[in-house]
Amino acid sequence: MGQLINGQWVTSQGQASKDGSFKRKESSFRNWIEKDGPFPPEKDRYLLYVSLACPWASRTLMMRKLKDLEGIIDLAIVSPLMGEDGWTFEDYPGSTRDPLFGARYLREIYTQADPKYTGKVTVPVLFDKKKKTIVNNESEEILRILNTAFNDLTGNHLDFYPPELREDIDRINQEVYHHVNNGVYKAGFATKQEIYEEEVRGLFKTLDWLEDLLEGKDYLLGDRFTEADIRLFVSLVRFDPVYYGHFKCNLKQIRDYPKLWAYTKRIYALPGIKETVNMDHIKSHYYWSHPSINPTRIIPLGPLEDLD
Ligand SMILES: N[C@@H](CCC(=O)N[C@@H](CS)C(=O)NCC(=O)O)C(=O)O
Repeated sequence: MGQLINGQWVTSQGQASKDGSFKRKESSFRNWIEKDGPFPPEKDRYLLYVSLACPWASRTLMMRKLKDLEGIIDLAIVSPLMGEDGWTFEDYPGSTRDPLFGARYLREIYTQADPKYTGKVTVPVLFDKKKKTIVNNESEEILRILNTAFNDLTGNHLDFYPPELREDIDRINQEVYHHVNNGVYKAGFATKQEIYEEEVRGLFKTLDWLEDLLEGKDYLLGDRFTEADIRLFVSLVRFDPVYYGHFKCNLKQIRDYPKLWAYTKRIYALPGIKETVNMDHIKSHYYWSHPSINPTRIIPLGPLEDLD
């Protein structure tokens, strides 16, 4: 665990702040890809650095698939084993080397963009090969960029954040972000009993609400698959194998919720989605990379997942 301070790597222990709670930091690079802007949409110009373990990176991977961007935006995949040096490029099955600079550590991509960078070195990173800088490292925004910016190049005009549904999508995203996507981390990294309990209760209250919301619907907003589904799916698919055990979110599993479980499998079966889910990277990453909560780094065999 560590971060860059003025371009220098500094390691630290654990994830919680002094008060025992986990506080996610703001992302730093927040540019947009748009015609006539400094980062115009172009084929082979951008590269997406991801971890297949990371839910925030995985949502951008899903969007890249759904928007037919595989031939437009390259991919680099870090090793799932994140230790003292943060994310690295290693020979690990399903990972790649850094195709641009032959970097050993992801932090080199950040210092390439800003030699004096201060902050966390996170995935996903959307990188501009031409300007040799980071366009954006906030998955929420990368999702929106990929949803529209390359439409003219791909001819894919599917809109996962349609104007008429934005209000509803934003409302659901808010709940899902605070109590599910980030809620599991807040529970898992808590170092005070009462903080852990409050987060877990909030999480399961939200899962109960989502179970009800799916009554008579295929997706959160009805028949239409939207960004809200992408954002929920990445947490649901990691829930039983990781968050239930590793983050102690164990009042129930997703498979105990009939509608949420059917919904997870429905999305998993959509064309291309299965390829964005790598259970080995997911389990190895979490159980190996957080010695403050799993010091032995033993990766449990179960629970066995059958998403097909
Ligand atoms: N707000 C960021 C968060 C990304 C994030 O936290 N990624 C995690 C992996 S799941 C990471 O890279 N962590 C490295 C670290 O905290 O040092 C986003 O959504 O893009």
